[in-house]
Amino acid sequence: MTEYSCLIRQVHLDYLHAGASIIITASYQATIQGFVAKGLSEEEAELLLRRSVEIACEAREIYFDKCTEGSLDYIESGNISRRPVLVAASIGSYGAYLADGSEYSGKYGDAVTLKTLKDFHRRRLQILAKSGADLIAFETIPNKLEAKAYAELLEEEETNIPAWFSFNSKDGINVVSGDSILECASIADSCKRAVAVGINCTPPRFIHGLVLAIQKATSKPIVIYPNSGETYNAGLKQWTKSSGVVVDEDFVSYIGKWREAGASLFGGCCRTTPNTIRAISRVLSKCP
Ligand code: MET
Ligand SMILES: [Zn+2]
Repeated sequence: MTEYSCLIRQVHLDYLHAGASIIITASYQATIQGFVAKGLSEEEAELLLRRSVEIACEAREIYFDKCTEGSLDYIESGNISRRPVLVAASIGSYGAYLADGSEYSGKYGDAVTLKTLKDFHRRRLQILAKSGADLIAFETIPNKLEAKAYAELLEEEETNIPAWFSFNSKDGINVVSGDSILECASIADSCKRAVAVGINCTPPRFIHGLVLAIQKATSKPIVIYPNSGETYNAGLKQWTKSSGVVVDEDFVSYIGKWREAGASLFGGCCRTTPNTIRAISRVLSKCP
């Protein structure tokens, strides 16, 4: 366990050194139901969720300490200006727990209702909201029903930290289930605890149109963190190359366009690396 903590902390640190201002905890696919199915007790499962946030906070501390030591400002003046770093606690969709790739189809079947989704997500949200994280990242939301479940839970639980709602799409028009991005973004827009709305784990070529659509539904900040453009094969449990794959440099050429379209928070999802973030932060540091 300790060994894994070290590895995860190092990954967070790599992203911080690359210029990240928000780090997302390794809890996307970590669920109480999943851990219990593996033989852990509920207490152990809850501890692991809290630990995912602790690890990210530790990385932030280490990073700040290092910056302080090495900073010329600090040596000269004794105080330092450093960029703020936020820890976002990740909540993956019900499909991520099923681990059958259904976060990329959004088809949960008729048996899965609003109540099923709220019951499924409630306890993890309660724990992560009180874990010391700065915000909740609802990621890879594949359909309207799950967005509604999150919005209702945030209200019912009076969640004390804000959240972002991030959807995914495979056609640049709708979210993956076929639900309208406008309707999905409107759900997040009417949720007073939502501080940003956007898209993640979606090929870069689809992002521009989606940002324009989201803007019609909300004036909240738009968050964008696409994947590399590869496709996830749920049967093989592997990412496979497809025609739309982009390298870090291409990725970066998109940033200006997405920014012009109205997005203000940028990052990378599956199959991107700290190098992607390094390239993005270089572009952004040159922007007025
Ligand atoms: N933050 C999550 C992760 O990096 C998002 C996954 S999208 C399938 O695992
Ligand atoms: Zn992803």
